Amino acid sequence: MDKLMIRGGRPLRGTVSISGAKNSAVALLPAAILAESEVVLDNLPHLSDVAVYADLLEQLGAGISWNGETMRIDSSSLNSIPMPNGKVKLLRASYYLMGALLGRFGEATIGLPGGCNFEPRPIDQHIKGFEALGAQVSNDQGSIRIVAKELRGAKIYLDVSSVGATINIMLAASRAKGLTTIENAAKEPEIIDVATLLNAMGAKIKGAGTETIRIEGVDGLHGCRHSIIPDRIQAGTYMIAAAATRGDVLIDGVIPKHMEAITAKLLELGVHVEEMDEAIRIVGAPRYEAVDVKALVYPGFATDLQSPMTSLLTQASGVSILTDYVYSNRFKHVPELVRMGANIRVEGRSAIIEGNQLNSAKVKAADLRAGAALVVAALTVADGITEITGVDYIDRGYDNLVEKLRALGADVWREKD
Ligand SMILES: CC(=O)N[C@H]1[C@@H](OP(=O)(O)OP(=O)(O)OC[C@H]2O[C@@H](n3ccc(=O)[nH]c3=O)[C@H](O)[C@@H]2O)O[C@H](CO)[C@@H](O)[C@@H]1O
Ligand SMILES: C=C(OP(=O)(O)O)C(=O)O
Repeated sequence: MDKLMIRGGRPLRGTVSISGAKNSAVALLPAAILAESEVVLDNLPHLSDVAVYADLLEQLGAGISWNGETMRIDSSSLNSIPMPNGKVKLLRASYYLMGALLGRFGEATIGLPGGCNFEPRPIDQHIKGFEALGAQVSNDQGSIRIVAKELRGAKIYLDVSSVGATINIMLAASRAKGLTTIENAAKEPEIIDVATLLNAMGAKIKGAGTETIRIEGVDGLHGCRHSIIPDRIQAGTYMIAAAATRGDVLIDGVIPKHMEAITAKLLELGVHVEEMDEAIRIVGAPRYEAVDVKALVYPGFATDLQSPMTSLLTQASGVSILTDYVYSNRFKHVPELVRMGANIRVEGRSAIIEGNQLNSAKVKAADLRAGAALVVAALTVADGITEITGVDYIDRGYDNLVEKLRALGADVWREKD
């Protein structure tokens, strides 16, 4: 397994191109199997999660061809074979196979999902949605079996506005009889991306991106071509890294509207942020003032940027309080940052961060964004080399990380652990 070696202390400078969104890609791939003819996805990121998903679809009988950023998915000979174990355990988004296979075949058997394991991540709202649509759901030794004679539209109120549950219900309800309404739906841009693909496949979905989504079921779905939205979390991470190293970076190929919460926080810290049509320029400042951050559902500050933001806040003068209202205990990066000399303590669902200079250390990424936090922190440290293990987590969400950072002037490389 590789480790990441970083000799920091260099301001990042130049342009970085943002890839397609991981959290869209891993929902669009299963959405594509609802079509009985070929779906072409453009702007697909080269990530381990995407490769795993492509394997899962092949196991189900889909024809996959992946060329550059384009994948063609032919699901004309697909079967709903049970997938209790194996690669479904490698990623969180394998739960979308439940909604997609239920919509296409009226049945699915899928093992409980894997993914980043920062705390228990229940799927009760997904199951509530499937049951409301008329499915019977049982749990057999960690495998969820879902069967429906006929899916019927229903009114579903989500107790928490879950991204995964909203998308999973949209997938199944696209093939239900009649109208499904999701209330308290999640509003993340990835949900709009999935609805856009499904509508291009012939679905009738209205209201995606608002808290009420209406899905009029249709008898069949067909192929189409769709380009994936830019990854707002990858973009936000480079914005944070540029600010933390007091660099000057053009983050290219983004939707600035998706970046409003992080943009506002960086401005509050004292970072210079310039918005263009499809790019954002970040120019760091010599001194930042502590700020408080609340991670919330979209359009609030993204929980997925909470960990890298913690690293940036170590570079601000004074005490910052970062509270995660989405996940109560997503702080696996904190003990590792403390090993790098950070002055952080966790109280309840908040991290209290007192700014100071960090030092190099041997640290371990315990999940994807915890890894991103360590990369940002390491880039600020001029003395010595920071060694980061657990790089396979980071590879789930950041394509060509070493190449992209090197192009910005960072001294970073991979070594065999
Ligand atoms: C593949 C993917 O897109 N992953 C993202 C998705 O995860 P994911 O879709 O799993 O996250 P959710 O939006 O579902 O979770 C939000 C909150 O709701 C709770 N919850 C969720 C479902 C449920 O049935 N019951 C329940 O209690 C969760 O524990 C969490 O506290 O959104 C998260 C929140 O923006 C992001 O951190 C993840 O990067
Ligand atoms: C938590 C994340 O991913 P997943 O839900 O796939 O584990 C993430 O992208 O930060």
